[in-house]
Amino acid sequence: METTLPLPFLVGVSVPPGLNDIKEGLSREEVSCLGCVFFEVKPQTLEKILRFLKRHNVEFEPYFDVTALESIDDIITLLDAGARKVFVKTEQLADLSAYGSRVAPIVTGSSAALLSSATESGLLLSGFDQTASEAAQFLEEARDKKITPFFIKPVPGADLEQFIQVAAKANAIPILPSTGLTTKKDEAGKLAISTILSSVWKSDRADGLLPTVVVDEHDTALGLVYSSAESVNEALRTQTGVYQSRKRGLWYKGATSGDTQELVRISLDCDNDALKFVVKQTGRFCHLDQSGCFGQLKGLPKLEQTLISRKQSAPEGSYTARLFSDEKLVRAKIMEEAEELCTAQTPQEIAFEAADLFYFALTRAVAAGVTLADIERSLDAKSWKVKRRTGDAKGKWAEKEGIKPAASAPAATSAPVTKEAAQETTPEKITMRRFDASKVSTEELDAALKRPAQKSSDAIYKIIVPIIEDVRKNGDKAVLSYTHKFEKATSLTSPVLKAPFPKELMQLPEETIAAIDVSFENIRKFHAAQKEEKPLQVETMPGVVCSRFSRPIEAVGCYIPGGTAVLPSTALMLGVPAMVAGCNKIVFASPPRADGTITPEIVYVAHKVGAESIVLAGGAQAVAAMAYGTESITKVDKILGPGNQFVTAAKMFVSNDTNAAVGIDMPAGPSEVLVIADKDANPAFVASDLLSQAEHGVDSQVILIAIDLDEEHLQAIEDEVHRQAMELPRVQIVRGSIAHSITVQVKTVEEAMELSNKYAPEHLILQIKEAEKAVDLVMNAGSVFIGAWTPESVGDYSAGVNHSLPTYGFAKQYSGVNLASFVKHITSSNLTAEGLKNVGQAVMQLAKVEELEAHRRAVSIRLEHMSKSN
Ligand SMILES: NC(=O)c1ccc[n+]([C@@H]2O[C@H](COP(=O)([O-])OP(=O)(O)OC[C@H]3O[C@@H](n4cnc5c(N)ncnc54)[C@H](O)[C@@H]3O)[C@@H](O)[C@H]2O)c1
Ligand SMILES: N[C@H](CO)Cc1c[nH]c[nH+]1
Ligand SMILES: [Zn+2]
Repeated sequence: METTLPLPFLVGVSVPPGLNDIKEGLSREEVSCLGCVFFEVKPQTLEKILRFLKRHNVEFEPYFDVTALESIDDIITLLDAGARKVFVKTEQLADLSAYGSRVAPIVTGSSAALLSSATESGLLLSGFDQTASEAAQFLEEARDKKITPFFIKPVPGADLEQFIQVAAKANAIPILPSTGLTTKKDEAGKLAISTILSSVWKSDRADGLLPTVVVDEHDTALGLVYSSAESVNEALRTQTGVYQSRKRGLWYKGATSGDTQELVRISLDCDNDALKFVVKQTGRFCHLDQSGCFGQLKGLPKLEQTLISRKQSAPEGSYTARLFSDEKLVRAKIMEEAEELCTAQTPQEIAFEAADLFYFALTRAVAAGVTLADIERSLDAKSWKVKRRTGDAKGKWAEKEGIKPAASAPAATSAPVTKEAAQETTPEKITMRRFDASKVSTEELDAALKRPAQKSSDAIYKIIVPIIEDVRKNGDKAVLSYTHKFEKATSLTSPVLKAPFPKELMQLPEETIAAIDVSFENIRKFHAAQKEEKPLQVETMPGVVCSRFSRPIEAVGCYIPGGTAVLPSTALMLGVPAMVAGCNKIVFASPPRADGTITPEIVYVAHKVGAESIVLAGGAQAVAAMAYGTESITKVDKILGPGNQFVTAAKMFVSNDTNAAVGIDMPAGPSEVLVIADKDANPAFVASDLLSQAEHGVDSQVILIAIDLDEEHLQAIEDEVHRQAMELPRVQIVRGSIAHSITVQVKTVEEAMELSNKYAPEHLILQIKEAEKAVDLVMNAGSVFIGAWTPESVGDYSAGVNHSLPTYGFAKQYSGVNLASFVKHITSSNLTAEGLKNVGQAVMQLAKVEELEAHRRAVSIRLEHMSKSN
């Protein structure tokens, strides 16, 4: 749902909203009259902001910069609470794509980087923290590239007047700090709101006045008046109806008649040539005996007016007086009318009964001091919710009507409305497209099985290479600056936390400690068992002994993602095998939270595996710091771990730089799963496995291969997918990933395995009869989960196998992380004189063929020596 801004700018309020505590700049009431307000949300202020939204959502249309929030769930909660728009980091966009234009990317920094990222994503773009000249350049370049610019926000201290002009030229919306604005006439160093408005409005009158429509809170027109910059100033300052009389100058409405107005909101129309004042009118607006210049109120506003006046003056003992004082009577009337509405048949009957119901409902509201405007605002606020209630009728009402809670009742959607509307509109079913392998061409099937596209590596490289170069040259200082920028952890002064880690940084609930300990032990056992007992030794010829032995990689860097979700389980999957392998230095890296701290679960795991440090950084800067080392960050020999496109590209880049001398594990991208199910498979289990990977991110893909399933069984699985998905908090992400996920129908296990091997999934789940037997047919997969009792999530956390696995089909050539990932193998040869005699001729002959005489002589010289001494 898109909003039209009431005014062509947003007011930014920098204090956490109480909101009485807007101490500097405009007052809360003044901001409220302007309609929209912009806040920066920090993890520490999130709770407070949610409380604020509960109380003031009706007063303000809130816009939020949420780039400091790590959790996508927190952002969704803000949307659900009524945020009109959230400005997010570009990498958070994918996970929030289901919320359409209510989610907008912002980018800070240079125009070039900013614009290339917008060109890539094809999105609207907002440039934040720019000077007026930077904004002008950005908007101009955007126009050249045919990118629609959106919001622009000045750096603190920028010239606001200049900024507004720049924005107006390009139809961008400036976000102006409240501290730089005033509603007073001349306040030194501040810009009057009326000046901003009069600079954008266009009057076609000789006197420059602007036609102003005055409406009540239900948008009923009361009359037409005129405004000047001065009258708007006065109206905002006093929060009353003040206009410009064409004959008598400033006109304070009601000053003589007593029919005053409280100003609720001002707005400009779509082409900036008319103003609208929303007011609470005392008495009447018109000089004639009618509420407004266009006549009397009608419909519900009229009923409300009548009820309010009756409440004030109904004679004691009258029916109306009884209605206002007897709650039981009103309740009974509401029930009675509701029942009659339900049994009404014809449109006329329904209109008649609905009117009765509205009458008693409004009586109940007026009796409680609730206005029609309050009810309308509540309706509007509901329309901004994103998490839908099930719409089921409650307890006794459901029982009365014999309604069972719908198994597939809607639980969440991007466009929920009222409870009633929720019952009416069923959200689109979350379902995977079906393909019958015997009926589609191989090309068609291959196309459907294609993983969602990734950004081109060129575009990503353009972003990460300058970061890597900067870290290489400027070390700690550069790392810190990127952490300040990307993680908004501006208070952080050191980019690394060295062991021993303070106890207070790993305070965790007992049950979390117990869960980590169980998982740690299972992962340790499984990886310890991968240790080679003793070196491999083979006597290839008599006297020729070849060996191979392993040694731990001295220093390893374990990257633990922390952008959209914090994954302490990844810390276990990398840290434990590194510890078992005996790596001397284990360095963790993970993006810190905005307050500069690392999630305590990760610190606890770092402590358990004996990590020497935690690099408090993410992305390309963390990878570069570990690859090259800095003043305080240890250089490592190998970097392992999954991450987003920036992390993966940075790993590839440093591993190609011979100066870095650093290895990497593999490309591990968005999670995926392929489930093979036959007639034995429980539909609920199959659906749960598909959804467990679908919830990772909208880039995830899940595939079901159904072996000889009839329509009823397929339908049961599809119903389960929808039903379970609708209950998930991350349902919107699931919607995104399921959109590019498919079911393929085949006839036999062999066919299923052939398809699976071709796809090479990260996770393969076998929910088929005699699943173990099918393992022999697995040629390409990251990790296999066998039988009905083995959900994939056991592998993600606690079974013991590793969850850092190749995705994107790389399971054809890469293994997942395992003990061998943390060691290198060294071979040795050991020959006796007899051995050299046995193999020497072959060596000399091949050296001769390659014309490498020194090689040949290294053997012949020894053989001659032997024959001389015999
Ligand atoms: N295959 C596996 O084994 C596996 C396991 C766990 C997670 N994953 C995947 O890892 C990924 C984690 O990604 P994430 O984003 O949550 O965390 P992340 O830690 O990988 O990335 C966050 C970092 O990206 C950098 N960044 C963000 N925007 C940037 C920009 N515009 N320019 C330059 N750098 C920028 C920042 O430095 C930030 O710290 C997900 O795709 C998840 O599915 C895969
Ligand atoms: N399934 C992911 C790897 O593809 C790992 C993970 C971490 N937490 C939950 N799951
Ligand atoms: Zn997972």
